[in-house]
Amino acid sequence: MAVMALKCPDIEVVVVDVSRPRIDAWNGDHLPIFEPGLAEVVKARRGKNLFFTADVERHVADADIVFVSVNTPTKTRGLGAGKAVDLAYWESAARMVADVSHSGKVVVEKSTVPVRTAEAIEKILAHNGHGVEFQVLSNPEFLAEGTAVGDLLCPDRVLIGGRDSAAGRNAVQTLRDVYARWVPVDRIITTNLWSAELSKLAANAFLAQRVSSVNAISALCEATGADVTEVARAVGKDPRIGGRFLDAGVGFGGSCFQKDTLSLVYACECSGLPEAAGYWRQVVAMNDYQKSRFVRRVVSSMFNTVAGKKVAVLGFAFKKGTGDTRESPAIDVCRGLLGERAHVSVYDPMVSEEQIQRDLAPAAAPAKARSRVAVARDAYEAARGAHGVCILTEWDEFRALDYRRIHGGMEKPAFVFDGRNVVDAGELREMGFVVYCVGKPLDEWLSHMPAAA
Ligand SMILES: NC(=O)c1ccc[n+]([C@@H]2O[C@H](COP(=O)([O-])OP(=O)(O)OC[C@H]3O[C@@H](n4cnc5c(N)ncnc54)[C@H](O)[C@@H]3O)[C@@H](O)[C@H]2O)c1
Ligand SMILES: O=c1ccn([C@@H]2O[C@H](COP(=O)(O)OP(=O)(O)O[C@H]3O[C@H](CO)[C@@H](O)[C@H](O)[C@H]3O)[C@@H](O)[C@H]2O)c(=O)[nH]1
Repeated sequence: MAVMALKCPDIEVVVVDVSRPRIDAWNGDHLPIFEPGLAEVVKARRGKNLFFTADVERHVADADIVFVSVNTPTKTRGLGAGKAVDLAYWESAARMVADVSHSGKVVVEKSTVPVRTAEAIEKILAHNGHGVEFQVLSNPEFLAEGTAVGDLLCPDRVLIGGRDSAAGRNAVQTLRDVYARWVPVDRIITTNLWSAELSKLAANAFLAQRVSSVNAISALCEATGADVTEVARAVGKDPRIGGRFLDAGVGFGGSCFQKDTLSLVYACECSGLPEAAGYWRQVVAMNDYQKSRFVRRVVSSMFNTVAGKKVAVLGFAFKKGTGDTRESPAIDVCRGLLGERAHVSVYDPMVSEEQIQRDLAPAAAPAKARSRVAVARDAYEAARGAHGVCILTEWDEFRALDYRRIHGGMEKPAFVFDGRNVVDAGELREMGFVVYCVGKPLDEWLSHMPAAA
């Protein structure tokens, strides 16, 4: 919305949220999320044509177009728990729009939703009792965190799905005209509603599948002496495959890939397509395997026990360029190590101590785990006195660390487990480290260690 305000100075954009602390932060000096370049865009338009307020109903009532971007998490209980999307926030937003509206509106699905959600939303809106006409559009968002501003300024495509009726086509045109102020029209794709909704889930499932595919190959590389970076490069040179999104690692994270792939699994199951559901389920299963395989590698390398040992964790965000830790593989890796009674010392340049402690505290015994989780101010402090270092986010600063200094302060033998392939393994081995890099030929030390089952 901030980018839209930047590109459309004649349009008034009002961001409303039921969370007052979030709105206060959007109006303050410290935005509630870290996203490169976003603060500049917000500051450029805030108070001019970009406003943030918790006065939800008033501004929804006044609007011509309402973008609904509420959270759509995976259900944790009830029917479809663990797969289906929880649409409670969406439904309550739709009911509120219906209740407060006295003028016709275009209601835009910006959240990622299951295919055919628009049909349910239309039904809720149609019963508003005020005789108001609504048009529902699907306009899924494809930005990635860490590069969001650039992705929005120059999107690969903008997708708009609407009804094939005069009013539907009119609504699509209205939204198309907004984007056409800065997006070349050949990148604005219009489809029917269900295609737009499903395309978003399919796009994320395809991307997640690429990561799981290269991670599956990484396991075979370690078993055979092949190097996953070389394999990915050779494979990606085929233009039918392409070289992007083939970085093997400790697994994908983030609030979207797992949620949206599981939502697709559930849609297949509900449509009586168990084979298609099983295919997509395996993308997530492979990701779980990659995370647990990493933990097993750490434990088996360090003489099959990390109990009482300090392990430094460099990087806690799910990718570089963000402070977001939702579904971060670092959480599962740390939990795995804590389960083996290790002491973990975490450093991430963008994640707060409070967030790390919250993510790692088991609901049952928060205080107990806390005593074995420390949060360091820098990588050197995290690694001091540690037996091993795990690199779990590809922050650039981890490429440029003084690893000789880190080695000097560690217990010996000193291990580096590079879950993002950021270090120069050869150099580190010369310094005396035992090094593991995902999908790379194994250090002699590691190849002689039986993998923990
Ligand atoms: N985060 C991303 O990079 C990204 C990218 C593409 C699509 N999406 C999709 O966008 C949606 C939102 O994702 P997010 O990461 O911003 O979630 P989020 O949880 O960070 O933000 C959702 C916000 O909606 C607010 N909210 C909930 N119910 C409300 C209501 N009835 N009225 C007003 N505000 C309400 C919450 O307070 C919260 O601030 C999801 O469907 C997600 O899949 C996210
Ligand atoms: O080659 C790769 C590429 C990514 N990842 C990991 O995959 C996860 C997701 O990365 P990315 O897709 O870059 O970030 P997101 O912000 O989750 O963006 C995805 O999810 C968004 C929310 O739906 C979509 O809008 C975006 O198009 C889609 O890329 C991260 O943990 C990455 O480390 C890899 O392990 N290897």
